[in-house]
Amino acid sequence: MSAYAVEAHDLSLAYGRRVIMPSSTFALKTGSVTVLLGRNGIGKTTLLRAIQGIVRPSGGTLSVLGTTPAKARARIGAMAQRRDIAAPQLRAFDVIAAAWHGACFGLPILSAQARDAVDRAVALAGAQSLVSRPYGTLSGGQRQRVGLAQALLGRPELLLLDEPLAGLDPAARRTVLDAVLAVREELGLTVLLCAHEPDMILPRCDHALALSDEGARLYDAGALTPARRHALYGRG
Ligand SMILES: Nc1ncnc2c1ncn2[C@@H]1O[C@H](COP(=O)(O)OP(=O)(O)OP(=O)(O)O)[C@@H](O)[C@H]1O
Repeated sequence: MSAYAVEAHDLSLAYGRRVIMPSSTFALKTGSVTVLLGRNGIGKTTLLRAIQGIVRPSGGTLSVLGTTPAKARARIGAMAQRRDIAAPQLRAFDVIAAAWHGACFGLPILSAQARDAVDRAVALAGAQSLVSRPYGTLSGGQRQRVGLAQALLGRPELLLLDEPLAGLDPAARRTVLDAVLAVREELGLTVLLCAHEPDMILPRCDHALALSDEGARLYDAGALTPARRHALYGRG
């Protein structure tokens, strides 16, 4: 196993000619939890997409789980920012299970092996009490748990969570964060999650990867004081 789950050397990201992230070098240790910070539109989601091999680097190199992002993809669990779905009448179990085949709403008849995998992911995410409910009736925090279960299908080695705490009240944020950290503990996986309100997360994670106009820079979580955060992206 590589010592680093993600290694970026002089990595730059762009959409066409528009530079999103200028040349940046950083590495995320295997098994660490890192919060990805930066103002709206700075490129957090773009970086998460690059790590999944969806956006190709415009320069430099990006190694994920010791290989290329595209080859690592099956070993990555990702939770996207939006949690609305086209068929809210589906049971939460079916929403999770649909991801097993990578199909959105194909609703395959599950093999025993797939059913076991879904049950394991649901237990890891602490979503057992939610699975028989229609997805559309779940609260924001409950949807995040379903999303987490979906991201945990197939036992990923790297978990990428885009704004998992957005729109949740403090109690729900704590519950979702507790679930993520419990999973990290149990599976020993590496976690990168982005957040706009890092106060609750920073004390509980190892590093902060701060994106600014100068690029990405990794800090020890404790070193990213409110004053430094303010200087970086205008937030305490
Ligand atoms: N497919 C795309 N093509 C062109 N530009 C894009 C594309 N996706 C995003 N962008 C632009 O790239 C920039 C970075 O977007 P990104 O979604 O990565 O930012 P973010 O930091 O995740 O933002 P937020 O905090 O608002 O979620 C934005 O200016 C956005 O408009």
